[in-house]
Amino acid sequence: MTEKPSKIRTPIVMTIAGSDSGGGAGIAADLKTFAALGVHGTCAITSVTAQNTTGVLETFDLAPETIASQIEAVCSDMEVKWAKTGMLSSSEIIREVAKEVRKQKLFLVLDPVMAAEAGGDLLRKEALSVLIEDLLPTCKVTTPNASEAGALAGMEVKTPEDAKIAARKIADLGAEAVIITGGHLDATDLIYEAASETFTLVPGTFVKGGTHGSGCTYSASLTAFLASGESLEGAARKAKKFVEQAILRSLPAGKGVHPVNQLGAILEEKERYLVLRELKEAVLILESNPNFPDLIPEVGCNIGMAIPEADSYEDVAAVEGRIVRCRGRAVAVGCVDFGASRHVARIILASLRYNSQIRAAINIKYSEEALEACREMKLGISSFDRAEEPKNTRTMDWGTAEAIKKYGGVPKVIYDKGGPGKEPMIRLLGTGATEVAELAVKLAERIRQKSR
Ligand SMILES: Cc1ncc(COP(=O)(O)OP(=O)(O)O)c(N)n1
Ligand SMILES: Cc1nc(C(=O)O)sc1CCOP(=O)(O)O
Repeated sequence: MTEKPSKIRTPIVMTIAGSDSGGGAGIAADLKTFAALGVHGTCAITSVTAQNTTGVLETFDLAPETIASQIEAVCSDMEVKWAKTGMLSSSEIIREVAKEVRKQKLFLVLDPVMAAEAGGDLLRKEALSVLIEDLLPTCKVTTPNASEAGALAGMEVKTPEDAKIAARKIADLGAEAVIITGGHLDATDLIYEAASETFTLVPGTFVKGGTHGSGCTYSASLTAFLASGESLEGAARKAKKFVEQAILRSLPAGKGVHPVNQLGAILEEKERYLVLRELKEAVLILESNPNFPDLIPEVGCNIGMAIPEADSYEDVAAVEGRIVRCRGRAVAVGCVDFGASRHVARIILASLRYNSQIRAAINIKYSEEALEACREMKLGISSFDRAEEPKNTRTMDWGTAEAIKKYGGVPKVIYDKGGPGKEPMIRLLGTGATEVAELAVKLAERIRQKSR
């Protein structure tokens, strides 16, 4: 029997919060966030809400002892350091949770949930003072939005200046740090750290999309990043980006405020990682081939690959400084990175408009022999003529589209015979960077063989 390899310890975190039957906020949002960010999530349910995207219909609180029992069951078995709270609807629940936080010595992120965005109170009016007196002093950081900050600080928070005053007041009530999230102000989050009396701004952008569960997702992701060893500022920056992505990819579920999409938020990062990994492999294929240097044009060669649904240079990775010929070898001048190409990136972006599967391209030196080899290999070929290019267009956008239209689809090969001051060029297109690199290498070998 083979032994399971020992793994680096995955942080174990806990959410002490209510459930949302619509799956958008509360425990559901927290556990999805933990899973997306690679920490192990545990939970203690405080209340069950009958809720959907249009609001909270009913709430059923669990007995404080039942909540304590869940926390104790987890903490007696697993090493939980960081926890977060969400919906704690009554004074009794808050007191019990505060007792457990102290007993289990939890590092607490306190999300002072007061109401659902779509409608429905989640904190009884009389419980606010208990939250402030009993729980706030136990927390490492609290994450109110502007209106929650106003309620905690006993003032209106309408401007960034108000937010600064409120943050100090909340810290004076016992929180070690306060992050006032800016979703309701100017998209900038404000961090106040009591020990150093410092303010830090975390700018963001308003993104369009459903926001149901965004507050829970922010505090849960902050907890996950802190548990993974990030500093408060680092965790706050990452949590903000994560929530922006989750809103951007929110799901069209329900008739009200659509829920954020935590798994969608990490999808793009994963795609970017996969693209860089494949591109590095492709560059190695090119650099290690003895025949490929023959195909490097005067201007150098670049190979690019895009993430799915790419729509800008920043979505296409390529080689910084291109691949050049040096002492008879192909050498990548720099590393692979997003935004490193203009020409090859434009070829890919133009092709993507016609076929979303074609995400990679490479430019190689034009020669009659190379074109002949493409024909022999039965590759689909098309071309454009720079002399026909209309004014005020970009050659790569126009030329690629022109060749695709002429061919009736995206061909494997697009060439042009150059123009004044413009080197003729062949481009190979394909689904991935290794595919086009292997094709380039095969062509180079074939041309070399024929010239012998
Ligand atoms: C059970 C439960 N807990 C918390 C909330 C509030 O969630 P939040 O992330 O602030 O999102 P909105 O509800 O404001 O969209 C909730 N609704 N239900
Ligand atoms: C200069 C040039 N022209 C090309 C063409 O296909 O016409 S490819 C190329 C070199 C690659 O450029 P980049 O690093 O911007 O992708």
